[in-house]
Amino acid sequence: MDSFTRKKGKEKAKDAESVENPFIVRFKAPANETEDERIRRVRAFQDAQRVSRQIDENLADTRRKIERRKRAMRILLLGQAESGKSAVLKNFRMAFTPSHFQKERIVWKTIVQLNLISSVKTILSVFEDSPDEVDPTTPPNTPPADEPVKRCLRRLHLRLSPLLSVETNVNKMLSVDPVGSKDICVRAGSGWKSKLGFRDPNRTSFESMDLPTHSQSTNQDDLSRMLEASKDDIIQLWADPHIQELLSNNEVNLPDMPGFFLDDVSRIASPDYEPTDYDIVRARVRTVGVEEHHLIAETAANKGSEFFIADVGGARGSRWTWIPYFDDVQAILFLAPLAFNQMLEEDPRVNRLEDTLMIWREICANVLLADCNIIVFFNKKDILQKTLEAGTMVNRFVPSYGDQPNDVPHVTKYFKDRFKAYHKRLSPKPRPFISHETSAIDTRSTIALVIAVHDGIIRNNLQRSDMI
Ligand SMILES: Nc1nc2c(ncn2[C@@H]2O[C@H](COP(=O)(O)OP(=O)(O)OP(=O)(O)O)[C@@H](O)[C@H]2O)c(=O)[nH]1
Ligand SMILES: [Mg+2]
Repeated sequence: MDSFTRKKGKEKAKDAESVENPFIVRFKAPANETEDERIRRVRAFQDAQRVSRQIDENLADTRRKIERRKRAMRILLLGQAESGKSAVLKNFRMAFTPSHFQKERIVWKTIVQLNLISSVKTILSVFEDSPDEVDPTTPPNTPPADEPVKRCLRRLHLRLSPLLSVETNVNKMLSVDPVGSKDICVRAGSGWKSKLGFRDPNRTSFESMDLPTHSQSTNQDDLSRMLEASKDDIIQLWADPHIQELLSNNEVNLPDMPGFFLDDVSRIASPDYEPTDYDIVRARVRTVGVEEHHLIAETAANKGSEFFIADVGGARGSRWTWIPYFDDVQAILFLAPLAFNQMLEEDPRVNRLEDTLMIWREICANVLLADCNIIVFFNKKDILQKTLEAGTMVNRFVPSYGDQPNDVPHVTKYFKDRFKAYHKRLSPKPRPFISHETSAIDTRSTIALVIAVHDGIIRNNLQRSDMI
């Protein structure tokens, strides 16, 4: 082809482009255009170009993010409420992004304080609900024998009321359900951490609208001051034998409940209190919706490697929010608490083990997850140990357990066998059953485990890509 023909061809293509491009057509100069009209047209053209460039940049940014996400490891934490998903996430963050985790310590101070006051409220409500014991042999109008104790506890209750009202204010500021649940409930992405004074360096300017207001900061200061002033009363309340007996009669076992800090009152109520890692991992905040965390490893062994971890709310009403995350997940960490004698908070007729098994069956059978690594964490092993040591019989709650020995190895094996059987029967394709026994509040062993699990997922994915 000679250069003339080539040139003609190029011009034709250019002409065709300008004829078909609606952008060019729209801003083409009309015949007899006045100077004013020309200025307006050129200005409109420049504006339209700016918008178009912005759209292109946004698209490129989205494409980059999608690529980045594809390269990163994508993990989903699943399990019923209180199974320990958020606690495992904290261990991941301690393991891979320790300095970022460190910056959040300020947030957990208020959460631990609120958890502590929540236990005080539980005690007071059990006390309020307890009927006066009347001995039928005593003459009428004789005060009950325990009246002085009760009077003393009532006085204590009164003295604690300013603390309780500050707690209500702070809880209202954070919680999406400040009265309906015993826990602090936060909605994913609601900026609750920034309301507690955490400034996330990765935040967008839009999100930074959630910085604590003056009254929010005052509430937090009030909480710390009130707690310090109420320290001795709380210690006295928790140590009171009458209260201990009352709790035991009502089968309220506070030390095994989430967010238990009553044994640490003097430390937590002191003015210079700063939460330890152990406090943070034991702190209870209920997740509502799905919180996705983007981690870029800071530690030498994995520096720069990225992963997205989605931490979901496990309560029954939240489970529908999990499904969109099934699409592109590489590994599921399934949290199964080793609890056989507890009921769901949202439905006290349903045993936790039965509920966990129901979720497990659905996850195993889900075709969207057929190629996904699933790793089970049989969690809360420490609580299982304490429950069995206290003499609670498994077969009282789980008849199929039969007369097997009532000890940790046999109970964990029973759990494992049931999970394994469903996994084998329901998985759409054969896949290995991988499980670990954990206590997510034991940060040393859990950090080591999550690092090993992370490495295992990478190895598994590499092997798979080799096979393809
Ligand atoms: N003793 C003990 N407590 C644990 C263990 N794992 C988690 N916890 C505590 O149990 C409570 C609930 O744990 P979370 O991690 O908040 O539970 P979750 O699965 O995220 O619950 P939702 O957000 O409601 O779905 C917290 O106070 C944890 O500190 C464990 O292995 N042993
Ligand atoms: Mg959670």
